Amino acid sequence: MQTQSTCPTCSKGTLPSKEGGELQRTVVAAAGAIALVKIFRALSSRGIVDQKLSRKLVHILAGPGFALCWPLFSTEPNARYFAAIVPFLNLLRVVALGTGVIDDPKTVNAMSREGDRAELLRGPLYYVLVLLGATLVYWRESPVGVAVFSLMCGGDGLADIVGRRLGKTHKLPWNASKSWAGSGAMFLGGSAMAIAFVALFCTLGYFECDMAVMATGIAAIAFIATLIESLPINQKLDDNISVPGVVALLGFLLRKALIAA
Ligand SMILES: Nc1ccn([C@@H]2O[C@H](COP(=O)(O)OP(=O)(O)OP(=O)(O)O)[C@@H](O)[C@H]2O)c(=O)n1
Ligand SMILES: C/C(=C\CO)CCC[C@H](C)CCC[C@H](C)CCCC(C)C
Repeated sequence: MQTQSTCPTCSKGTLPSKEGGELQRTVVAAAGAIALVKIFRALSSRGIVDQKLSRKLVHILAGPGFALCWPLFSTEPNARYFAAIVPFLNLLRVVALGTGVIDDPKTVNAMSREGDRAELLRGPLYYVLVLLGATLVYWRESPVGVAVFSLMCGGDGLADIVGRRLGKTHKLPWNASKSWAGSGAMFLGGSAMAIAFVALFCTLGYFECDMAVMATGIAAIAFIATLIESLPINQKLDDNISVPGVVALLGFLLRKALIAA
């Protein structure tokens, strides 16, 4: 897996940069974030979507939705910083909502298990910090960043939705609160999202990819991340920290082993 940019074609797949164009992309992505949360605020407040499901759907969709905006930004070296404004603004929003500076119970409900605003200062806060870090550290230059948000969003998010519905019987021997179904969904969902984004970014020329090598590396990382997520530790260490953290560590340790042949 080509984990560092020798990216001669990073110019492919991005809109030509023009004066002020970068900030316009930031506004588009920020507007998307506002729209996503507003949609689930409306659905959960009307009882159309269960609150726990609403939270998880926002969790699953926000990260990949943001990453799909990355090709909008130019090849300018500072493009990632304009993109990073979006998770940073959402960091401020989450803190304002979680501390009560902004009093908006319906939005809190859309992003929390039980409607407790203090909850936003844990999972959601860590979530936007991970997206901020992935944008600044990895950007479009390393598939490790793709794996980081994919396992957090597509993996951990799906584990909850599938596990709550299909994991009522066959629980994990080492963690009775989690199930084979949930962990299987985490592995498959996280791997699929990561491989899809890596294939997209390869097509756009961000990575030089041997997809067989890339897919093998992603599957190995997803398997270990799934094991970590299955451990009974999320009362002490939030999954939004442990999953992205182990993926980033594995991506760093495996960077040489996974460089495409
Ligand atoms: N590998 C997994 C993960 C989750 N679940 C199901 O999903 C529920 C919520 O999972 P958990 O990760 O504990 O969710 P939260 O901590 O609420 O969510 P988050 O990770 O966003 O903090 C669990 O009780 C379980 O029913 C599962 O069956 N198997
Ligand atoms: C409830 C959540 C996590 C708990 O595990 C997710 C919180 C989501 C954030 C509040 C909103 C994040 C928005 C993204 C940074 C940008 C999304 C833009 C895109 C166009 C949808």
